[in-house]
Amino acid sequence: MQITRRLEFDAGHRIPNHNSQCKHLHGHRYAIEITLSGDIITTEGVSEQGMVMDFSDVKRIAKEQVVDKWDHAFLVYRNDKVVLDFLDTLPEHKTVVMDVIPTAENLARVAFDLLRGAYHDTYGNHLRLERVRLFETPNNWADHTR
Ligand SMILES: Nc1nc2c(c(=O)[nH]1)N=C([C@H](O)[C@H](O)COP(=O)(O)OP(=O)(O)OP(=O)(O)O)CN2
Ligand SMILES: [Zn+2]
Repeated sequence: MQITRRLEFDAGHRIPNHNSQCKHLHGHRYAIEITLSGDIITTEGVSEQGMVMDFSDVKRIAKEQVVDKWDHAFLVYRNDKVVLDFLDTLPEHKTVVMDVIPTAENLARVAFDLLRGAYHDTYGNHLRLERVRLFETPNNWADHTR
C-alpha cells in the first residue's frame, strides 16, 4: 500500500548558469509530495489501525526535516558567490546554502535524503519512503524515487 502527503512552501532561488530567465532572483510556491509504502497496520486498538502511517505524522516529520527549513528561505548554491555575499549582508536573512544548484531535480533529491531516515517503522509494517515529488510550478516537477 502507498500513501502520499502533499505540503506547500514558498522559497526563492535562481539557477546561476541558466541561459534564460531562471538566472534572475525569483521565487516559487513549491509543493512537495511524500510517498510512503508499507502494510496497513492491523494492531487492534491503536490510533493508526487501518493506516500505513497517520497523515498528520507524515506532515509533522516533513515539516521538521524539510518544509520549515525551506519555507520563506532563499535557496542558494554554495558556489553562487555573488548572491551568497549579497544575502550575507541582510541581517538575519533566512538563507539555505546548498551543495547543489537548487533545481527541482536537486531539491527532490536533497529532500529525499533528508527524509529517508526520518520515517520509522514503529509497527513493523515495512514502512519506507518511496518517492519525493517536488513541484517547482504546477506544471514542472521532479521525482526522486528509492
Ligand atoms: N529541468 C529543469 N528545468 C528548469 C528548472 C528546473 O528546476 N529543472 N527550473 C527552471 C526555473 O527555475 C524556472 O523558474 C522555471 O521556469 P519555466 O520553465 O519558465 O516555468 P514557468 O514559469 O513557465 O512555469 P509555468 O508553470 O508554465 O508558469 C527552468 N527550467
Ligand atoms: Zn525557478
